[in-house]
Amino acid sequence: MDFALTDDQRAIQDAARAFADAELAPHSAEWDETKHFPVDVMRRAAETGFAAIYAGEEHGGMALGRVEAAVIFEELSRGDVSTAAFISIHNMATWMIDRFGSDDLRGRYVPRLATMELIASYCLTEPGSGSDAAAMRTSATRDGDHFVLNGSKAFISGAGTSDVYVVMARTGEAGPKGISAFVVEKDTAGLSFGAQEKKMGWNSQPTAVVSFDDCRVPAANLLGKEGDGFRYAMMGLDGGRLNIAACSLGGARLALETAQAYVATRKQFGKSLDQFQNIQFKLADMATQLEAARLMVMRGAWAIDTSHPEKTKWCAMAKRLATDACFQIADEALQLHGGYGYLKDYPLERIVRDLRVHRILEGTNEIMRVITAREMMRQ
Ligand SMILES: CC(C)(COP(=O)(O)OP(=O)(O)OC[C@H]1O[C@@H](n2cnc3c(N)ncnc32)[C@H](O)[C@@H]1OP(=O)(O)O)[C@@H](O)C(=O)NCCC(=O)NCCSC(=O)C1=CCCCC1
Repeated sequence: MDFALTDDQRAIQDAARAFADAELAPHSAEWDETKHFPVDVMRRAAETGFAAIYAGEEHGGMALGRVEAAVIFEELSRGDVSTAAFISIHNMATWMIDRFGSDDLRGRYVPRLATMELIASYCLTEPGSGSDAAAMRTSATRDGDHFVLNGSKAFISGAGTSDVYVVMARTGEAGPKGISAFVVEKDTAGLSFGAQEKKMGWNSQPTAVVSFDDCRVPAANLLGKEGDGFRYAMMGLDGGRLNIAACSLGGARLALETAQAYVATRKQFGKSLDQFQNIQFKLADMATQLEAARLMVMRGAWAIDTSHPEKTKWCAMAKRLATDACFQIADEALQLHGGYGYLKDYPLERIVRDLRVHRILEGTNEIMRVITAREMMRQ
């Protein structure tokens, strides 16, 4: 067992850190404040390969695995959680097209997704179906060489700006076996977007409802086999959940570093705060929690890369543990700053707001427990 990153992985980590330091961190507060979606900056991230991490090199991807993705998203999110998280969603949608699309679909979309000339969104959740994703009602009815989509998707990151939407819709029977996955282009007639949601965090990316009103999509835009869309969506989420967990690691790491620097200089009762054992114990616990979370994320990533039979369980465990632990680390870092932690002059309140949603999206942490328990009982 080797816990060290390889030289190549270290080089990728350095590149992601350099990009985050130069292009994300300096703007993070402003993008949060102004709700700016930094498409140009994400396109520069794509130049380093971060927009198509898993796609094959023949289509402009980096052909890397989940371990490398976890390394990249921890570094990017240390610069800006919200923007890093959007890049992870773009990667999840791109992976689905690259993994399940026909040669024609892959050739048509993946090279342009790799440069982020095209931006991609993932559309599973509906106003009436969140945790019970297989209860979705959006329908896709075959009509000649098209499918006609009707319904709506909720909480869609990138809605209105993204060019390409990977949409799960019902083509058959009730339940998971009647669901298929499609690529829908933004300018398709019948596709529309709701007002931008006003959110607690994740403010550098837009979120809105996506609606389909007799939206005709070429049958050639079906991903893989009809009826397999739910399985594809879940496989996408196995990796997506890990990347969200990795984004939590980056945010928590910045929070911990900021808190450690603060308590070293802040003096109360005649000495700096880090001279109090109570503060040292807090820092030690935060660092330990962060390490434990990272180990879980890395094992989940390794499990996907090696097609390990327990990968779904380990990804669910890692997402649950890492997003809970990292939120607590960020909250504790805010507490260590006292009243200053509550001010926007410091990054803590933003990190807390950004990390809060990681416990809800890409499957709530309650659903992660459902998946973990089911897999335990199945094995
Ligand atoms: C886990 C869950 C509750 C389970 O569902 P059921 O019981 O209906 O389905 P069940 O009987 O478990 O399964 C059906 C078939 O599917 C296969 N499969 C499942 N997982 C996987 C997997 N991981 N890999 C491969 N196959 C899988 C399963 O084997 C079965 O096929 P089979 O019968 O065996 O032939 C599922 O619904 C879920 O997870 N909800 C959370 C949704 C949820 O996570 N949203 C998040 C939406 S995205 C989001 O929040 C975003 C936010 C920000 C932007 C990006 C997106």
